Amino acid sequence: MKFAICQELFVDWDWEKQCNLIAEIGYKGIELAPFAFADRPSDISAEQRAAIRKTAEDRDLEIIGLHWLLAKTEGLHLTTNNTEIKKNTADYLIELGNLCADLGGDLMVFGSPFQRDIEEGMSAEQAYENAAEVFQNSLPAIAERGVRICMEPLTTKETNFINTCADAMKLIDMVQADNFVLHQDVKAMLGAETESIPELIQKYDTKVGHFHVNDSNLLGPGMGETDYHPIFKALKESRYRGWISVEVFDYEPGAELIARDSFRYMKDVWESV
Ligand SMILES: O=C(O)C(=O)CO
Repeated sequence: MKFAICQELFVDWDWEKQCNLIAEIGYKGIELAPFAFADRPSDISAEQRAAIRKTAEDRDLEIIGLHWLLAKTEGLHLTTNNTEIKKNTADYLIELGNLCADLGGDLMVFGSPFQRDIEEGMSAEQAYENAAEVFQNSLPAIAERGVRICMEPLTTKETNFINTCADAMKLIDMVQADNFVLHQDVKAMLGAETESIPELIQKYDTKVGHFHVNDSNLLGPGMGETDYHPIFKALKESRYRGWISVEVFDYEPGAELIARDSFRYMKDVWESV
């Protein structure tokens, strides 16, 4: 199995130092949060993109893609009725698709809870239609760069739009684009689903494009109460062939400890199931 890690927990480490440690631990992939590099993707020049990619590849690391796509942006929104904002959001996703491809990645996780919340008074149906429009206007250009968007269900604590895999599949079926697939995240599945995680892995195994591991305490796999044995067993038995990527939200124990402990736990569990 290919293990990756989302790099934003390394907050003020320079890129080379991040890549050195991540490679040394044994990860093969890195997932980037664009805000960790620049305010806007267009601020990252072609030379900078090539240098970021080379630093990773020189250490045998693949930049697998981007997440936190709209985090820390202003004036962008997925489910709004506002025509201009919808257009700007679609254009921004295309810019991110170009960044992702230039870095060698082929996936982008659409989580961005704040920028997808349904506005007061809007029906869920309208929100789905607005979101479908944004994706329909961005996914073809993103596909031309060989990148797909993975739609991430999130807990009701984080957002009121798309809380379950079934919700995400509803949008995916509306959009009808080959490069729009499901994302599964352990913390999110612990929060809003009625079925168990192994059941959800099995049920959606042909739809899933990417998989995040973490725990409801916001730390890495093995650092909370969740037993990953049934989760990894289900992934092993499923048709999932993508990355397993560590994504944490509490950086308190320190980036290095989180990265090391998560990797060690994942490797042990993966080998034992
Ligand atoms: O990508 C996002 O926006 C998240 O929620 C973290 O995956």
